[in-house]
Amino acid sequence: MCGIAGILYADPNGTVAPELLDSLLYLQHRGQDAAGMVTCGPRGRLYQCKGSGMARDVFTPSRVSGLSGSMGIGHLRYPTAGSSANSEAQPFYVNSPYGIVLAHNGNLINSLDLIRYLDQEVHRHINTDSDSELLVNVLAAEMDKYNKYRINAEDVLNALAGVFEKCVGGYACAGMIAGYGIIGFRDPHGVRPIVLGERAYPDGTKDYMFASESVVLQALGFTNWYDLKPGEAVVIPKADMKPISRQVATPKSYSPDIFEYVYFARPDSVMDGISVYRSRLAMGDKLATNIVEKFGGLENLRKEVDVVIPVPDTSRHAALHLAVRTGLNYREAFVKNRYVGRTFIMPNQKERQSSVRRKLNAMEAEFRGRNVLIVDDSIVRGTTSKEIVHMAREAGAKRVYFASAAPPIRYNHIYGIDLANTRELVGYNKTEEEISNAIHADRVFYQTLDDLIDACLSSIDPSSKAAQSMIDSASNGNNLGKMDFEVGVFNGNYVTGVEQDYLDHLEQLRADNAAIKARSNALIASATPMANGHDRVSSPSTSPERYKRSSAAYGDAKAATDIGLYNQADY
Ligand SMILES: O=P(O)(O)OC[C@H]1O[C@H](OP(=O)(O)OP(=O)(O)O)[C@H](O)[C@@H]1O
Ligand SMILES: NC(=O)CC[C@H](N)C(=O)O
Ligand SMILES: [Mg+2]
Repeated sequence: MCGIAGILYADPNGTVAPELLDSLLYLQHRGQDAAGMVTCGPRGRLYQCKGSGMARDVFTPSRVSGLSGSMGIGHLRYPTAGSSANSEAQPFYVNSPYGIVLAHNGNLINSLDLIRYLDQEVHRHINTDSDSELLVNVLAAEMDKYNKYRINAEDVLNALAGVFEKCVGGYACAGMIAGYGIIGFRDPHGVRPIVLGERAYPDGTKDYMFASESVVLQALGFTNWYDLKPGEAVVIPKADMKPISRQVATPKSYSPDIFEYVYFARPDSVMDGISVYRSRLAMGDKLATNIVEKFGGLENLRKEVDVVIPVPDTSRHAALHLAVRTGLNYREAFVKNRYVGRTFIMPNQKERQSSVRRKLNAMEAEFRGRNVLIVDDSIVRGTTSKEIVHMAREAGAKRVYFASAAPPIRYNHIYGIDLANTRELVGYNKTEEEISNAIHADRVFYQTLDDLIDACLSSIDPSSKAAQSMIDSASNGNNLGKMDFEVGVFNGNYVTGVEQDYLDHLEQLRADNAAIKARSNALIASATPMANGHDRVSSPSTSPERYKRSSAAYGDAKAATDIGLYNQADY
């Protein structure tokens, strides 16, 4: 999962970088591995800063002050197809034709074909394993076809139609063409999210912004925002500031990724007309009904369970509603260290495991002698749940039940939420009882897929633009008339279908990356000096991971700033 943003100011003398940074801070939960921004200044000159780490580490004030220009795009990365190497931090830039920059959230599942096409047919050099580099090169190759000195909106939209024909998978992108303007587009199934909003001034001029989540637009004062439809592309030239929207591909379905509602998105975002917060409350409701049934009625449940405890952060809303519905006590008995990020999207297992303990601490008084029902939004590898169950028992819990607001995850995620290799999933090939044994719980309870879908559907705001366009589309009989959701992680049925070749390729890439990572960690550990009077592990400034991250962020970001070209066009 990644976060993307793109801003174009009405004022050509404005400086977009500080607000772009703000937008990335609002989206930080979508990717912690790398962050990047590219802005475009006078004469179409591009300025770039990107590197490994969180936005606040990569974008120091002095680096941001070097990013000139009134338009720009930004990205937060959580790697999927490639590795977490600095070279794969986004946005990606290609100088020919025109100077194109792209920030991509999602994953292309026909990357093997694209690599072949780019190499053999259009002779473009690909320098990383990132599918996003493929995407920007396909776009460049499509634009090249017009062989024009200067491009216009029509050409860009036609080129995007070509991209949609060639690229298969989930993608939501914000892009920029040097000196020309910004673009946004969304895959034909609408798997990945992207919204566009405007900010009007009294003189009638407007700023425009694309972002992964509505919370960014709302927080930064943009209004009239709407979710791009599946297959839609929007081009906003800076010369006339008039967005041109087109359905560049026939929508194939309306299938937002349901995992956005379960875990990824911020609760205060509204995606495709669905309030993420409301959907999580509804998940708690449905889960409550399901658990009451499994205990043979409310009375039995209340006799058997003393307290409902959420696993902070994401599950809190679902857990709270589950408690409200069942009348059970609700206790925030795990306290979260606010300085530790999301553990699931950390790049390696060792880091994830130690982070759970660092992040959550159990308050003994709330566990001792009690039967507890711990609620999480999802169980993926089982890293969190296993650790949490241990912690609950160490704190004196009698029985530990574990409930998940999502159904068992048994399949790969192939559209940009790199859950894990299938075999690493704790639910892979296991019954619920076996999963319960694997995480050492007394029993696990899972949401059903139908209930999860209902929870999301029942949270659609009928007055939202997404709901309105569904109503209009239903009467036209096209594919946007109803929402389906992408639910492949739960049942193995992916909206685009997927070739086994690609799944094998994905598993191989992950294995290679794990091996590279292990080797580089070993090298870094052996090269890290001991700090005076401090143990290496406990001293933050010399811990191997810290050393690697900070040096990588510094080196990459510093070297990369300012990729401008003097001969670039300014339209
Ligand atoms: O089974 P696992 O592989 O451990 O993954 C599942 C856990 O990971 C996520 O938490 P995370 O700490 O990433 O983020 P949060 O603070 O938003 O809950 C999710 O909310 C679950 O708690
Ligand atoms: N999580 C994402 O959306 C990642 C985007 C892209 N596939 C990458 O690996 O960089
Ligand atoms: Mg969690």
